[in-house]
Amino acid sequence: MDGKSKPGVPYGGMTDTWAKKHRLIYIGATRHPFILSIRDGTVDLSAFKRWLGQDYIFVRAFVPFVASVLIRAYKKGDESSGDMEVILSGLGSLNDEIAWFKQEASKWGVDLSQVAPEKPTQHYCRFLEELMRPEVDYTVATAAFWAIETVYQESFAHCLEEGSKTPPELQEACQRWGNDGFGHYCSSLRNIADRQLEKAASGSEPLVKVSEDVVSKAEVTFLRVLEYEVDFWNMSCGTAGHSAAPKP
Ligand SMILES: Cc1ncc(CNC=O)c(N)n1
Repeated sequence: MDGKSKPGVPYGGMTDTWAKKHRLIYIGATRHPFILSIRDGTVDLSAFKRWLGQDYIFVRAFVPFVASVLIRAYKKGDESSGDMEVILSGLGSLNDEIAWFKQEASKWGVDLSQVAPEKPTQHYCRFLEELMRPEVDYTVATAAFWAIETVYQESFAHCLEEGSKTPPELQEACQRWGNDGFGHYCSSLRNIADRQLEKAASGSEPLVKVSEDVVSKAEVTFLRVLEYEVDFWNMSCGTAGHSAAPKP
C-alpha cells in the first residue's frame, strides 16, 4: 500500500474520516450511473463522446491548478516532505493525458476545437480558479487535489474490476485512471493532504483558531469537489439539462 497503512488495519486519516462521514455523496460521485453504464457495457457512446470533449476542457484547466499547488509546495520550503516530486509527477501524467485526449478525440471523430464548455464544466473550472488564489491555504488545495484525482481513480478502477463488462474500446480510458500506478499516486496525494490536515488539527500552527478554520474549509472544499464531480457525470449522461430548453 503506502507505508502508512498495515494490511487489515483501517487507514484512519482525516480524508478517510470524511469519506466515511459523507459516504452517500462519496458513493454518488464514485459509483455514478454514467460509470455504472460503462461497467455494465450499456453506456451510450454519444454520452462518452460528450464526456470526452468536456473532460478535455476540464483537464486543460486542471493543469494550472496543479501547477499552483506545486508553487505552494515549493514555497513551503520543506524539501524532505517529497511533496514536490509527487505533484510534479502529476503534471507529467497530465502532459500525457492531454496528448491522449487529442488522440482519443480523433478516434471518435470529436473535433476538440469545436467543443464549447457546458455549464457544469464552466462552474468546475471556475472553482479551480478560485482554489488558485493566493489566500487559499496549501492544506485546502491539497485536499481538493486529492479528492479530484481520487474520484476518477475509484470510478474508473470500478470499470476494470472482475466481472465488469466494460466495452473493449473504452478500456483504455478506464486504464488511464484505474491503473495501479494512478492508485499509488492517489495514495501519495492522500498522505500529503492527511499530513497537512493533521498539522492543522493538532494546532501546531501558530494560531489554533486559524488552523481549525483551515480544517473545516478543507472539508467543505472536499464536499464541493464531490458535488462538481456528480454534476459533471450528470452532464455526461445528459441528465443535467445541457443545451436543453430553458428551465420553466
Ligand atoms: C472532471 C474530472 N475530474 C477529475 C479528473 C481526473 N484528473 C485528471 O485527469 C478529470 N480528468 N476530470
